[in-house]
Amino acid sequence: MRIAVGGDHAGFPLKGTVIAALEKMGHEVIDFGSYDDSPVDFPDITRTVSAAVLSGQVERAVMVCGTGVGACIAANKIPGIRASVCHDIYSAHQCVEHDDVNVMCVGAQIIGPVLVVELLESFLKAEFSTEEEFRRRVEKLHEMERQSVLLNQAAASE
Ligand SMILES: O=C(CO)[C@H](O)[C@H](O)[C@H](O)COP(=O)(O)O
Repeated sequence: MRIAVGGDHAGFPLKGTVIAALEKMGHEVIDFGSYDDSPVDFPDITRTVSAAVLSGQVERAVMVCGTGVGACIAANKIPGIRASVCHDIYSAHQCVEHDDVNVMCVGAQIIGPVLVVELLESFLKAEFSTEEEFRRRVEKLHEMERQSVLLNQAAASE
């Protein structure tokens, strides 16, 4: 699978582990930075990584910030992105199986290099369920995004 990886300065210490693990698993990685621990704003990297998912350049993405929370909030602002902080194995696969998550966010200040590898394996082996109930719920998420765009357009034209 082709995977985008990104992170801010707080995520930088763990990002190398993430990339090495993904490559060892046989995935193709595109590293969107940041490339050192100089301060950088997580929304900026998240926007770039999310664009790679939406364009089809990659199939999924992994964001690493301090807690995973900021990157997750930023990613979920972007229509078409379904992001989740995953610091446990069950969530890492269930979020794909039930919710079709395409961006997993982790916190370098919360988890270490052993757990993150297991989370990556779990996230990337998982597939979105074909069961109707899960497809229906995710379709409702798409509908919420469409309504949000329409509401914004209506507000802008007032
Ligand atoms: O975890 C984060 C956001 O949820 C960020 O990666 C930062 O760690 C956090 O915002 C703290 O910022 P700082 O510049 O490292 O103090």
